[in-house]
Amino acid sequence: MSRGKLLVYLVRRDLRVADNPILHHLATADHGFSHLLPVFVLPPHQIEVSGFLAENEESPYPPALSKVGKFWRCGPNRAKFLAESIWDMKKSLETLESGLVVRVGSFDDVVTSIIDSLKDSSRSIDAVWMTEEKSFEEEEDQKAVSNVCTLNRIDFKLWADEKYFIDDHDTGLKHPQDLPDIFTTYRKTQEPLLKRPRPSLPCPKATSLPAFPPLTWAPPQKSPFVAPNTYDDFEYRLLQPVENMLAKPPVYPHDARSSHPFLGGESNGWSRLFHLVKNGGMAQYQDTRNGLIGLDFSTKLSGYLALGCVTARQIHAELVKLENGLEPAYGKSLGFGMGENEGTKAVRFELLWRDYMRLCTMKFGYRLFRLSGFKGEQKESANAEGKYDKKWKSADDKVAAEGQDPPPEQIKNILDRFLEGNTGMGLIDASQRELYHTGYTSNRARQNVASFFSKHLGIDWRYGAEWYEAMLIDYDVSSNWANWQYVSGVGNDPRGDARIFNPVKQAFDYDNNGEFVRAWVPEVKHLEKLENVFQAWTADEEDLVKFGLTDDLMVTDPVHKIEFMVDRKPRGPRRPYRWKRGPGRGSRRGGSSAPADHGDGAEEDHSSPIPTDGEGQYYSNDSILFTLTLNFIPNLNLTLTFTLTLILMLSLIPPSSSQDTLHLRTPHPPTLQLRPPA
Ligand SMILES: Cc1cc2nc3c(=O)[nH]c(=O)nc-3n(C[C@H](O)[C@H](O)[C@H](O)COP(=O)(O)OP(=O)(O)OC[C@H]3O[C@@H](n4cnc5c(N)ncnc54)[C@H](O)[C@@H]3O)c2cc1C
Repeated sequence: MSRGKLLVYLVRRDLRVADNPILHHLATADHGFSHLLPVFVLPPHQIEVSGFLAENEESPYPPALSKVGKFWRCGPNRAKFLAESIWDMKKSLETLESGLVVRVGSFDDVVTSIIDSLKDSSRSIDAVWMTEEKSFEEEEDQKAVSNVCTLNRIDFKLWADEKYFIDDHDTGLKHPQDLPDIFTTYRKTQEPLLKRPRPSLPCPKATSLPAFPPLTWAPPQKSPFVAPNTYDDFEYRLLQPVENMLAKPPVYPHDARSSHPFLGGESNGWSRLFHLVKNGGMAQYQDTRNGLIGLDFSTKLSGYLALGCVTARQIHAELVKLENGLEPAYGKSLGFGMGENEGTKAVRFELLWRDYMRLCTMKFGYRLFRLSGFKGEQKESANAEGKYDKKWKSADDKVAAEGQDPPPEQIKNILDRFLEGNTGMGLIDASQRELYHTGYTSNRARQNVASFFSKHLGIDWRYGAEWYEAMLIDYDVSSNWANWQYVSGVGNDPRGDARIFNPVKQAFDYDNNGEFVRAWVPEVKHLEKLENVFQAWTADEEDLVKFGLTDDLMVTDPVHKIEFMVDRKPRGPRRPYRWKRGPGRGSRRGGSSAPADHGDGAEEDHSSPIPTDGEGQYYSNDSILFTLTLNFIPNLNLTLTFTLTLILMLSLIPPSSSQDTLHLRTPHPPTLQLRPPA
């Protein structure tokens, strides 16, 4: 083989061939490389790699456990989605007559081993390229590769990350520090969003990439690890060490259905995107986005975005094709040729939230992971905590404050029950079990879980963020940690500690027939009253006996109780609970046309999280009964009760906004054979 020029492309969260700046450049520009070796590195600090050890070997790397909770950092759901995405890119590259190898080890170890393996045959690497990622660990990885390259006199190039909706070079921010601390302020500087994204790049044509090195060049996997040969082997080795995330995992309820049954990879990401545009999911998004159950209430594109299987600007480009009537395949779709609509606008708004979280990471660096969050003062060292007066409870007696109440061992018990989805708070438990089994839970549920954990339980929010890192298919360092900070009151929510979600009220609002909680917490399935489904301890003795719940921990020892009156006389003199119906953002039956501040649909909840008294209320599928109770002659203890019954027929509600209707219409996404734009 003649001495060609070899480029090693370290593929990171860029698991796609279309709109890939590196591949596009290699396919179209005069670069001088004769050979291209794409390598996906499984970094042992983020992904547990002991499954790849040869027999009787020991790993040179510590286990990939999280810092605070000691959870596996990449749990089985994401590991699987990742494996599928890697394999999908491998197949796409093979179609382009290239390929992809997977190697286990730290980035610098992998590059060193490739250099060493080539030395013997007087070949060498001429350049190493990778896409820049601006988060703390990823920057460390970049530095490590850069150092190895400098030592070996190899060109090293970091490519700009182009996975933003609005490219970070186009935002007008001169410096990351100029990013406003309030999202709305930033959003206003970027509107109208429709015009801002850059065009996406086409997929390279077959044979346009530099040749894949012949097998004889392929650098072997460095011992003590072995490289996977087949997909099944790969998936098995990746998942096997992390299969047991919990000592007492929740049982899978046999009739619960995943809201995220989608496989990873660029081609599946595109199937999903085409489906959403074709079937009206994008056009209806604003009305359905706060759903909890079903396939299409939200886009479920987050996993593909997180691994770079699909980019935000590609999504934008498909929306433009719908809005401007440019793609005949969308000819019969809702919103075709009618310009930007409330749904497509709201999707862009969320994609800007994603950008904003990424820009926050750039601005705040390691403060993303600190207990004191963005709000805590800046310190020189990554490990030093910023001053912040909030006291968090810890399960670790080495870090818990002296005299912590409850003590660390009790917090450990509460934490376990939170992870298992056994707190007794229906909405939280359903979401946690759904997350455990499927790797996904809706944005509405995530907000409630994070708020419950950090604000009702007051436990160090990083346990929650780490658990999400482990369990979410769509884990993204910026979106996860910045959202946890936001909801926990240490991040960029201007309302901070004052915004508390009441998970019982939220369940009444968003799970208004109890379908979600009943599906994932089958123990409470047969309880009739919704308030009992949402908090089993409120059920009557008779029901508890009837449904075998008398000894259930959710009843005997719920980790937190919220006294939420339903259709009963208020108990105390506190502010009455008021049902705010109408155009508030996040209303399941409509919502305002202009999205509010937080892209998570953070409808303003009660500043008082625990309405121990107030109006009773009763909901059913097609009617809402308001009962107003007024105590206005207290000394005579005379209560005058007005009962106003308002029947809202479902026929008055647009069918498009009913999750059930949507669910019935599209039980499964069709497998479209469309490919990314060529
Ligand atoms: C505590 C907490 C943790 C979260 N962790 C993650 C995470 O690790 N990865 C992740 O992608 N999202 C995270 N989110 C944001 C949001 O919940 C998910 O993006 C969304 O639920 C994914 O489902 P979807 O693709 O159907 O979203 P859609 O509602 O269809 O939204 C479209 C896209 O917009 C982006 N988006 C929407 N909401 C947000 C948001 N609040 N912040 C940033 N981007 C957003 C996502 O890329 C999403 O795919 C988190 C939110 C909370 C409250």
